[in-house]
Amino acid sequence: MEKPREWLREKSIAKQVLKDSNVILQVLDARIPFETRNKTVEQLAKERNKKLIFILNKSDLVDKSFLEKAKKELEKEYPTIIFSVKNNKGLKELLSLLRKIAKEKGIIKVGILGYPNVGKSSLINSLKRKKVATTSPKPGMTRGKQLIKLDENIFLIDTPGIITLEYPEDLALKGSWIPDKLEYPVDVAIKLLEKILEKKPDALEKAYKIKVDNNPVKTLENIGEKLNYKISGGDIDYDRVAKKILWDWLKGNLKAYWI
Ligand SMILES: Nc1nc2c(ncn2[C@@H]2O[C@H](COP(=O)(O)OP(=O)(O)OP(=O)(O)O)[C@@H](O)[C@H]2O)c(=O)[nH]1
Repeated sequence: MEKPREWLREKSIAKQVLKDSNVILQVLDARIPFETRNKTVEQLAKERNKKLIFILNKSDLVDKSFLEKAKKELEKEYPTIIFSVKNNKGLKELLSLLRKIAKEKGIIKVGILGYPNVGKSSLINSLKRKKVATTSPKPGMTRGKQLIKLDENIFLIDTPGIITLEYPEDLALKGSWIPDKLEYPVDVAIKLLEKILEKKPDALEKAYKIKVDNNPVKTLENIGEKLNYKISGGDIDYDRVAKKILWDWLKGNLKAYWI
């Protein structure tokens, strides 16, 4: 399968953000924190001596006990902040951590990286709303880049770095690829259902008011029946059901999560 040209562009933006920042906020989807980590980013940050912080965003979609467990695991490696742009959670904690780092490091430039749809732009916007200083950056710091001054010593790179160098099928499982653009949405939906059936089947019961079946294909059919997604002749419209499930995953309507 050929990788779209836009991926290469995104890759270069992510690289640029990585290069320009000395503090990196890696935004993770709190539902699947370990699957939305990117080891390459972490490796590069380490090699270049950059501070990395995990932002466990969309925490409103998961249980508190799960969040604590995930945070504990993640913090073995990097500082982790439980965040929700939607519920306005974590911002104060993040700003105070950034101030602490700035105290040690002097001026810091904060870059935001993460898979598509994890909430990078939303995070940038909420940081911008909190900014305590004017937008004009210090001379010599801009060089044409968009930097937002958040505090005396804290600058935010206004463009997020998007991690896309994976196949659409894998990205869709992370809620990071438009389901309508998948070649075989049914295969991907079945894979996702397999995972949810293993980890948190009641999320399917809640979202679709169905009885779950251990068999993912049967579960997909049950969802199709419930939604009445049929083709002429009365058969299940597998493609349509698969896309609906993947959209619900992407939008956070399916509240399954796992480590
Ligand atoms: N439930 C929930 N949804 C959120 C949260 N933060 C962002 N979202 C939603 O997630 C979707 C993606 O948010 P964006 O900020 O556009 O994500 P992004 O990472 O910049 O996405 P790309 O531009 O595709 O790379 C939007 O529908 C947001 O409303 C959150 O804390 N909780």
